[in-house]
Amino acid sequence: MRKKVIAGNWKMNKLLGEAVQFVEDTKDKVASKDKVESVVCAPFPYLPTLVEKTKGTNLEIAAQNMHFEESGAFTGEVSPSMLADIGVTYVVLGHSERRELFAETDGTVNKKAQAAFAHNLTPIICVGETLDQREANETKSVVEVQVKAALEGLGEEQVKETIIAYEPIWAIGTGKTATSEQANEVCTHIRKVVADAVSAAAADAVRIQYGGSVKPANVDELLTQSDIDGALVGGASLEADSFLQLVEAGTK
Ligand SMILES: O=C(CO)COP(=O)(O)O
Repeated sequence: MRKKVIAGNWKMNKLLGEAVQFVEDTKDKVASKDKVESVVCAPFPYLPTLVEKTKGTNLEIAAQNMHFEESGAFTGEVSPSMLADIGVTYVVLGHSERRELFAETDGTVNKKAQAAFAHNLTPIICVGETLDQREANETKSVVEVQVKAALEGLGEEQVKETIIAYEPIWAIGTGKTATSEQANEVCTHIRKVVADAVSAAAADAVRIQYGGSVKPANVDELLTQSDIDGALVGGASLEADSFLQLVEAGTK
């Protein structure tokens, strides 16, 4: 059975004191790593402090983005080696907000995925369709293109370690969750895409999260679906209690 991954994506929220308070309130309460992976995706300035505070605990700290280059004239960017150097273990790549607002493309997501593995960072690669694309019945073809492009050139073992987050854009921050059947249907399709593009073994191992208005009230139903292996959660991950409930759901 695939171990569930519950990741809270704080996006551009919290000040340092609030971020520290959150990890103090959760780090000793999240279930053990052999039951569920618990991840907090925090803004860059807080990463060193949060990594330090969570050392030896079951709470992992992720970045929300990175550049694919090692170093150089890229003002304002953060490199994979910088993240690895301070002890970050996961990185979110290709979130729809980065694709929409910051010109992230399938090509840059792929370069970043390769760079993540070169630095032992586990990528959480986001894919998902817009409302227009869903209404035009293009959901499966859109995510198929995104998934294939993101994984291109990765080895089978790397794909097995990858986390894919299916986040329908129309369900992000809107309170509109995809029904668990709708979410699972796309996650099943993603697994088939991985099987065809890489191997059956890779498809069996890759973890696929759902994201988009996940909260304690709907997480159980989503996580019982056959192809949903976790959740990438925005709003409902900002409060410690709510995050802990989501993590708990991941242990079942
Ligand atoms: O974008 C998301 C997580 O990356 C989802 O955000 P919400 O849970 O706030 O809808």
